[in-house]
Amino acid sequence: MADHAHDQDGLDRVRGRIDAIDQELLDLISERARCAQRVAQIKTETDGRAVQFYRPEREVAILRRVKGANPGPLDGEEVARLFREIMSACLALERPLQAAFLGPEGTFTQAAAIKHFGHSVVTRAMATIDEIFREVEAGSCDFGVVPVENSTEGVVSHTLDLFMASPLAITGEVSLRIHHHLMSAETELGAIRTVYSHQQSLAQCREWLDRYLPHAERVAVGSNADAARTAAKESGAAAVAGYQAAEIYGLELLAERIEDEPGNTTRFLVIGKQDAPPSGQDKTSLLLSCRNEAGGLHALLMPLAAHGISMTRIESRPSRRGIWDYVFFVDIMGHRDDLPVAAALEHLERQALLFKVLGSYPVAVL
Ligand SMILES: O=C(O)C(=O)C[C@]1(C(=O)O)C=C[C@@H](O)C=C1
Repeated sequence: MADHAHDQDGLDRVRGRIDAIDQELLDLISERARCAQRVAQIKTETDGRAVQFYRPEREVAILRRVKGANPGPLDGEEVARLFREIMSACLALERPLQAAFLGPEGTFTQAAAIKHFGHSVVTRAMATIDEIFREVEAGSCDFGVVPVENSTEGVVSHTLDLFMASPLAITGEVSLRIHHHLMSAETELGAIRTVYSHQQSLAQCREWLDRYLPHAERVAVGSNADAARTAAKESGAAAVAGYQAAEIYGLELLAERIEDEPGNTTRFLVIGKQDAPPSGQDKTSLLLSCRNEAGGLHALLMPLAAHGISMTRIESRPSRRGIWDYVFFVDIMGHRDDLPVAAALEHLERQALLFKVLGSYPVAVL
């Protein structure tokens, strides 16, 4: 009894300390928010109508600094996530950002948008990737988020094709760990007769489905969120989708993390009217094409090697325009304004049949 009272004393003291710290945090966060309001005022006075409230290079600088200065015990990623949300709220006070994503509500693309901009961003669901491009081009949304690699929702190649014709630039990248869950309005695995999901997600969970639901029919639909929406209305149905979809459509998680490969990641790009200023740690995406002859690609990429630029990705797409046989979607390290990159790009431009800089943007912090 005496021991218990002693513990209670200790607990009350620590909780008292936590309350005092929370008050200090609240005061500091409020002061920070007032600073953001002053920043907005200064920007409006100096830039007038061309004012850019969102500054990606500044945001990554802040996130990199707090991660570097983090004394622990919280993990660097956790600390960066907290600051991501504080900045998101501060920016919304200057002006709320609107980001178009591949809908419906609850897709991984929406989760990517929120991971990149924080929860204060206003996300707007679009039915197709084309619509995302159009909405941003028209200025109805500030940014768009589109899947590009190992996608579970969008057709990656379609995103690349749209870049060929679009004046939009890449202003950021987002990597998202993809976890698939089995969700349903049913409460028992035994009641499941149909499993809906995007075809890629079904493929990514094949071993699990073979083992635990060998007799359920698998039906491929347009997106994982569509699958969840359908499963919510149909008895005996389940969906394979992300956590957000279960929340939005009010489904029960019957099994979590059912993907065969743990560590499954999808990469998304943020598109806008202009790319980002240098942040010190950037990537640049290019569209290139060369003559379809022996050694053509080797010659095309020579300028990168010659200027010591490292390439992080190359993807080839058959050109549908008939002018080029193949186009290459290439990512390199560095910003187009960095001297060695600028020199390599000048060289590349002379060499390539098609040469388009899709944008330079900060390497993702989160
Ligand atoms: O520094 C700025 O330009 C701000 O607007 C402030 C702030 C922040 O909260 O730190 C908010 C939004 C910008 O995207 C970058 C940073």
